[in-house]
Parts: sequence; C-alpha cells; structure tokens
Amino acid sequence: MNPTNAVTTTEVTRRDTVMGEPVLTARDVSIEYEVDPPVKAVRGASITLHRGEILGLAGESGCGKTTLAYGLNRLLKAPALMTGGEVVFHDASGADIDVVALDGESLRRFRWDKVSMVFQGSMNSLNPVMNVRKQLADVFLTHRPKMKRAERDARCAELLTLVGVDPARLSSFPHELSGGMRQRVMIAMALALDPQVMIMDEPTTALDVVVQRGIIREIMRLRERLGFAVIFITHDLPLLIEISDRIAVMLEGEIIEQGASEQIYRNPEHPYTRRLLSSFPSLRGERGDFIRTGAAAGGAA
Ligand SMILES: Nc1ncnc2c1ncn2[C@@H]1O[C@H](COP(=O)(O)OP(=O)(O)OP(=O)(O)O)[C@@H](O)[C@H]1O
Repeated sequence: MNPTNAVTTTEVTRRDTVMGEPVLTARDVSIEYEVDPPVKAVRGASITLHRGEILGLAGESGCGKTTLAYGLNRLLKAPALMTGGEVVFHDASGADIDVVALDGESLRRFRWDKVSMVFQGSMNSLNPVMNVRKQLADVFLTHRPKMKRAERDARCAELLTLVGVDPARLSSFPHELSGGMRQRVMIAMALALDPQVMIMDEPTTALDVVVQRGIIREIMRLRERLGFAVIFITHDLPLLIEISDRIAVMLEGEIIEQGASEQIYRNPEHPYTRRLLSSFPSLRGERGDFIRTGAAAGGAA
C-alpha cells in the first residue's frame, strides 16, 4: 500500500462529523435472475447510506454487488427482477422518494439527477463518433432542456476541469484520449447534474494502478468539495478500507456484516470478513497500523 495515498486522521474525523442524515435506505432487498434454475443474486440486503459518506461494498466476484447496485438505481433489466424489499431516497428537499415505484418520466428524472452511476469499464461506452463536448452537452440537453447554450458550454468546460482534464479536450474524440481520461470524462458526466449519490462499480479496475490512484484521489477531493455520498464497489478491500467511512460485506447475496471501516478492519465479526481481510497480506503491516492514519494524498494521474 502506498502510504501517500492514504487519507489523514484529521480528514477522517472531519468526515465523521459532517456525515449526515440517511440519503438512501434499502430494506430487505431481494433480486432474482429468472433463469432456469433461478439465481437468487441478492437476499434480503439492507443498507443505509448517509449524506456525504462513502460506503464500500465488498465481497468476492459473483456475490451480488453489481446486482444490488443496479437494484438501488432501478437499472435492472430482465431476466433480473426485484422480488422484495424497498428502496427509499431521502431527497435534500425533505421529500422521501419510493424508488421502486418510479416509472417513465419520474424514473428518468431520478437517474443521473439524484443518483448517478459510474460503471466498470464505462470509459468504453463513450460514443466513438461524438466529441467530448457533444457527449457532455447531451446530458444537459436531455435533463436541462431550458439551459442556454452558453451556460451549457461553460458547464461542460467546468466539469472537465473538475475531473482534472484540460477543457481543450472538449473537442477531442474518445480515441484521442487515454483510458484514464475517458474514465474521468465518464465521472464528469456522472457529476453533471450535481447528484446527491454516486454509485461507482469498479470505476478504475480497467486502468493501471498509477492512473487508478489518481482518479480515486480526484473522486475523494470532489466528494469533499461537492458533498455527494458514494457507494463504492470493488474487489480491492485494502482500497475500500482506505477510502470508505463504512463497509458492507456481501457473501452469496447477503450482507453479512456492515460497520465503520476501522471497525471492520480491527474487529471483523464474521468469519468470512476475517477470511477476506487475511487474503490481503498488505492489510497487515508489521505494527498492524490502520491504513487511514498515513500521510495526506497528493499528486494526480
Ligand atoms: N444475466 C444474468 N443471468 C443469470 N444470472 C446472473 C446474471 N447476471 C448475474 N448473474 C448471477 O448473479 C450473481 C451475482 O452477480 P453480480 O454480477 O451481481 O456479482 P458481483 O459481486 O457484482 O460480481 P463481480 O464482482 O464479478 O462483478 C452471480 O451468481 C451471477 O452469476
């Protein structure tokens, strides 16, 4: 683990104090793939995401992390079916939104506006024949049709700057950008409508480690600055422990343990969590130091 990537104790303390009310609550969510035989991918999962916090979702491949994330954002497609449970979004306006009941226009407005998602390898989903400006502008044309062109252009440039990409790149086509830049553009798109929650599913897995670290640091900075909450999904448990406020551990569709990152690291209760931790020798330094007490982050990809 590179100590320069760790988050300072001061930041951790500050974060704990700014962490607010719940912004997304999922209760007893069950999701099946209706194939033969049916796959019970998520079984009675309950999570609470608080305003401004990073909740890490950990667990080995196939345990249901992506399926749960799709369920929270109503992105499930057949043969996946949510067979039970409820998902409530607690809007900043004070209104509670029953996510499961959304449809048509209300669902379209909810997605990206309230909760946005960055997928694994989503950098490859940029349209190859459209430049970056057009792709970013499309988000506003769809969701903010009354926005004036000059404002839209300014916002597109601002978004690129936010994610550490030179706004001169607005005229570039995807093939002219590195993988890291393309993924940053996707993050810019996810940020475009100022969502209260971002779900990030392995957002940097396809990138090399140095670029990954730069992007993770950028996400952390943006989170501090803009205050959105994050559900961060990855196989990389050391990374999750480093960046998350709380961690939920999934096993075979169930959330078997959830708690503060430090608690999960120091006092894992479930034998599976202990096994998962011990499968990453890098988590156990000679003195057993907690990773987040390291030096402040710096640099960029
Ligand atoms: N379209 C599908 N049809 C049938 N089963 C599926 C489908 N998609 C996923 N599954 C199954 O659902 C379970 C959960 O998969 P999911 O992709 O949510 O896990 P995951 O924890 O996100 O894995 P990974 O980390 O590899 O992405 C797995 O058993 C998987 O095989």
